[in-house]
Amino acid sequence: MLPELNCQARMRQLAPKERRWLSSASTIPLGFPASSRSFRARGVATRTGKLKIRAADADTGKVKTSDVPETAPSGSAVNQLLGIKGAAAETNKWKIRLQLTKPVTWAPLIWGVACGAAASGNFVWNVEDVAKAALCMFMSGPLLTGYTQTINDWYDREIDAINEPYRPIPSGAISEVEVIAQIWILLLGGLGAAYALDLWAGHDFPTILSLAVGGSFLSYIYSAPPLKLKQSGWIGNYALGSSYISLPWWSGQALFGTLTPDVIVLTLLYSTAGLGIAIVNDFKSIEGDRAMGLQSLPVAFGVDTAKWICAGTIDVTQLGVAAYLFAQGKTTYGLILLGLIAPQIFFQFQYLLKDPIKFDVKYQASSQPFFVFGLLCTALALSH
Ligand SMILES: C/C(=C\COP(=O)(O)OP(=O)(O)O)CCC[C@H](C)CCC[C@H](C)CCCC(C)C
Repeated sequence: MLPELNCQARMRQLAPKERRWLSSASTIPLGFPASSRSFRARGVATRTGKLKIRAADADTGKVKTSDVPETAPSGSAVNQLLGIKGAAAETNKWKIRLQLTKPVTWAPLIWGVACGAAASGNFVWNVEDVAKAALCMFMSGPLLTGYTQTINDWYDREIDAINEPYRPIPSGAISEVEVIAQIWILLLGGLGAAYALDLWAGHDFPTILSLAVGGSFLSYIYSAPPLKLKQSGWIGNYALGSSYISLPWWSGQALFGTLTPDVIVLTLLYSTAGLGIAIVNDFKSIEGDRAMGLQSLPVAFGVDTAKWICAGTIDVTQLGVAAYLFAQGKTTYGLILLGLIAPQIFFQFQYLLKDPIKFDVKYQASSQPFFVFGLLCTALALSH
């Protein structure tokens, strides 16, 4: 059923200019000669910025069942397990299930729980606290982020059949029933773990379960119609940034201490920086996003304005947090945070502001470590 996607209809929905772009995009080598296939793979990019491979017949706009490659032919086994592009062909169902959960995306959530635990000021390095933190990380990463990513792939399955036909769902490597079962198991597992954590922490009100329900709902409306928040640059990026920064932090903090209004406000503010980080991923995909009607910020404002919005949100947010720390008399932490912001600004001038399309990955790789340690620094400041 899935490969029978109506790509012609999709092509027709596009403006003539966009259709031309899709049809004239240069051929991208997939690690095997294009001539060995009955169609050519064309580069299309998505709102989240990754260049995707479009496998449609240029003349007919159709994806033929027989033409759809099942996997990226010369991919890597590590990429397969991490759930990133360039994954090797895999037939093991468990590995395919893992791929769907995109383990590479669990890290920020796991880090966020650590920040919340640190901010609570109550975490002790004993077996019980480590076990509690580990369960909270497992809930946030493999279970709920896994659910988020699987449901995202589920609702993107038609477009992925055009862009990345070798992904697990459009390639048919995993059946629809199995995917739906995975979504439910991860969701219910995540909610169950959240409730267990509430019981373990002795909460009168199930704070962590409430966060998990809220986060799961956000995940759903981010990916699923009719809201599909990911289609909007501001809302989609803020939803992504805030849920990756605030929700796990709140969970970790509620698990070991109390979630206070000032922490909520501060982390929501910090999430604005998360929005900026999410924009970085949009620069590579401007043409494709425009063609698909996705209003990413580079599409809406142009590259030059968007790159400044991106750097501005990241810097102003963190400088605001540093100012807050100074105002609270946490001078040392404020200074450390400033010390961590400085290299980020340096890398912005070095990469992001010079050429965000060319240097997006370099920028992320060089500046992100300073950003995440800034988060931890802020968390530790709040604990004292
Ligand atoms: C699915 C997400 C990003 C992928 O976006 P996109 O489809 O544009 O990119 P690809 O083309 O590469 O697929 C992330 C969405 C995040 C979501 C809004 C909310 C996440 C919620 C947390 C996982 C919930 C954690 C709760 C817990 C800590 C209590």
